[in-house]
Amino acid sequence: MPAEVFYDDDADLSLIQGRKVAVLGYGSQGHAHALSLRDSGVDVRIGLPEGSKSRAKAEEQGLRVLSPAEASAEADVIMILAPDTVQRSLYADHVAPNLTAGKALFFGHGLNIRFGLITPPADVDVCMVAPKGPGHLVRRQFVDGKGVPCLIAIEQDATGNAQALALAYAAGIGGTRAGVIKTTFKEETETDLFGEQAVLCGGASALVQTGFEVLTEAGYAPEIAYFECLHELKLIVDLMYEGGIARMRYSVSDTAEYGDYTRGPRVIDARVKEEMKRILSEIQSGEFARELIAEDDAGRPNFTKYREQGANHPIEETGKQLRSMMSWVDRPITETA
Ligand SMILES: NC(=O)C1=CN([C@@H]2O[C@H](COP(=O)(O)OP(=O)(O)OC[C@H]3O[C@@H](n4cnc5c(N)ncnc54)[C@H](OP(=O)(O)O)[C@@H]3O)[C@@H](O)[C@H]2O)C=CC1
Ligand SMILES: CC[C@](O)(C(C)=O)C(=O)O
Ligand SMILES: [Mg+2]
Ligand SMILES: [Mg+2]
Repeated sequence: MPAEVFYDDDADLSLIQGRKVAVLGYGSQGHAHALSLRDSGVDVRIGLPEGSKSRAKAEEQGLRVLSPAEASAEADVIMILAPDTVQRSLYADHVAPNLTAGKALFFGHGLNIRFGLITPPADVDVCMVAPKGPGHLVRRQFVDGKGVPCLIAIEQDATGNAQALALAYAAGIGGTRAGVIKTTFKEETETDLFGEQAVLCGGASALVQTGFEVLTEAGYAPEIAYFECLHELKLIVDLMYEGGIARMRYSVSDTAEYGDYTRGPRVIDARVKEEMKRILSEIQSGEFARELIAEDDAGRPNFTKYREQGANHPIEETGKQLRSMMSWVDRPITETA
């Protein structure tokens, strides 16, 4: 059954304009939501701990910054946009004591609700508004009068008004300009984790690094290997993004297209598909979430090691040198506010 999709005409912005919104966190998503809601006429305050690096940025951009507990007490819509691993303690220590009946608790990703790390009381609305793009793009599109498609989900509808409120929030960040798709916390969380682990982040990074290693270990120049396995990936993905895999295959040479059909399935073979299914099972059973939280509780010993190993992979040094020759590529993410 196709998903329900909502646009501007389905949303009543005044519902969120009439509420006090707290955005907890001011990173990639937090800054985009807060600034766009403010520009949509919503009464927004930011909740950040004392000593947070993000405090100065939010204040410079004209927003009122309070502690997470103060912001949660003032607001009747509380959007949690702190890192997923921080959310359960942020909720327990600062949000829960201020979450009175009739308020609404919002998320940008469903992990903490789906895996029972946060259990809100039954008398509050629990909603998700999750843009399908990084926060900086969400903000840039809003400023340009456009929007990034969003997902909405309702876990609890205590007031009978949760979906209308979530749609109003999505409208406030530009989502209904592009289209808002209805999902559930379960579907969003499980598919988001699977996508980032097996395909977008984990799968793609391992594919690129392994291709680079095969070429350099065979004696080819790292610069050439970098161009072939990483740099040109963007050009290929851009074609897929614009018109699907078919558009990409239409644009590349017949030689590349024939190699794609005959060699690709040898790389991503039945064994890889079985491994992807195991990864999905670990997500669905909660095994991945338990591992992530245990790793965080232990001070991230493995996470830190993996980060260092990734940063020291030879492809990074080669890339740094090559990108310095391409003035248009190596630029920092700029704030669009
Ligand atoms: N990044 C993305 O594009 C997407 C993210 N999401 C979801 O959005 C949520 C936020 O992710 P993202 O924007 O990437 O996060 P970031 O890591 O970019 O930003 C986190 C923000 O939370 C602040 N913070 C840290 N600890 C606390 C705390 N205890 N209380 C309040 N604020 C705190 C950080 O402040 P400081 O500067 O001090 O560290 C920072 O401002 C997550 O649930 C994520 O899954 C969903 C879709 C896409
Ligand atoms: C793909 C990574 C992501 O799921 C996202 C930007 O959508 C994330 O968790 O950052
Ligand atoms: Mg995602
Ligand atoms: Mg994600």
